[in-house]
Amino acid sequence: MLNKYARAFFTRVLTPFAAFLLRRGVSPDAVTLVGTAGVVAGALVFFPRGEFFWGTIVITLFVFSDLVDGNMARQAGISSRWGAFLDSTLDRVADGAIFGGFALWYAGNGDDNVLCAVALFCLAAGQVVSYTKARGEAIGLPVAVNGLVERAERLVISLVAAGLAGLHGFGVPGIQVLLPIALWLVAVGSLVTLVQRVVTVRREAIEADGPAGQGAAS
Ligand SMILES: CCCCCCCC/C=C\CCCCCCCC(=O)OC[C@H](COP(=O)(O)OP(=O)(O)OC[C@H]1O[C@@H](n2ccc(N)nc2=O)[C@H](O)[C@@H]1O)OC(=O)CCCCCCC/C=C\CCCCCCCC
Ligand SMILES: O=P([O-])([O-])O[C@@H]1[C@@H](O)[C@H](O)[C@@H](O)[C@H](O)[C@@H]1O
Ligand SMILES: [Mg+2]
Ligand SMILES: [Mg+2]
Repeated sequence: MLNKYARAFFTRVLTPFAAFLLRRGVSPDAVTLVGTAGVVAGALVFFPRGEFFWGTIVITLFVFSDLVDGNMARQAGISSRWGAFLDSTLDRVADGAIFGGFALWYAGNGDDNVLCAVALFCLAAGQVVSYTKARGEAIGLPVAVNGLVERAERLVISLVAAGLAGLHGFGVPGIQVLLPIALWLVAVGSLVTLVQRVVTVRREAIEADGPAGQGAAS
């Protein structure tokens, strides 16, 4: 949904900054790499210690690099298969660090086995959701449904909640409950999205293979 409705807005807002970086000789790949490093550092330095406010601030500063790198590549006319591969692969690394950071907190001082499991489920489900699309496209299918909760939704829901939950450390009472709510939402949403994509790929595969393919499969 965000990919569909918010991308145009962020493209407009970030285009001048992307152009500035290009003029300074910065490459899209460098933005992809530095952005990922910043997200990973923010997530793994702050989240396992329960410092959700500062962790979210650092991650937010770097996570928009994922919109800037592609914008730069398109402006410069140098979009490439390598760039697409690097971008998607490092997205998986960043997502692993964010949800891994939450899991480490709940496995440690956050002391909640259920929420640790939910965070791990978000991590694994997010990776599998992305894989369904990558694998479906790799076998030549359109995978025409993105589903309910794409990466942008997973990040916005969990990071807004983490940032607000972090305000508990500044004396705001009760607000830390937002993070567990967000993790449950992302977990359920990712599961729904996974089912949506699997059903879509199955339908598209059967249509593409025809009766012969169905026979071969059985
Ligand atoms: C009170 C608190 C209120 C807070 C409100 C906050 C509201 C939320 C704020 C922001 C929402 C942002 C949503 C943005 C969604 C945009 C949708 C979108 O586009 O998603 C996908 C993208 C990028 O995808 P991708 O990488 O595939 O696209 P690219 O454009 O990069 O193109 C890829 C192609 O480019 C080529 N290429 C790329 C790289 C390269 N090196 N070479 C290349 O050639 C190649 O062809 C590729 O194929 O974006 C994302 O997924 C990122 C989502 C960002 C999510 C932001 C989360 C921040 C959220 C909240 C922070 C709030 C902090 C609150 C703190 C509160 C404290 C009190
Ligand atoms: O598939 P998903 O994780 O919901 O969403 C994402 C896509 O929208 C994006 O275009 C791609 O660059 C990411 O790596 C990721 O795959
Ligand atoms: Mg990107
Ligand atoms: Mg990306």
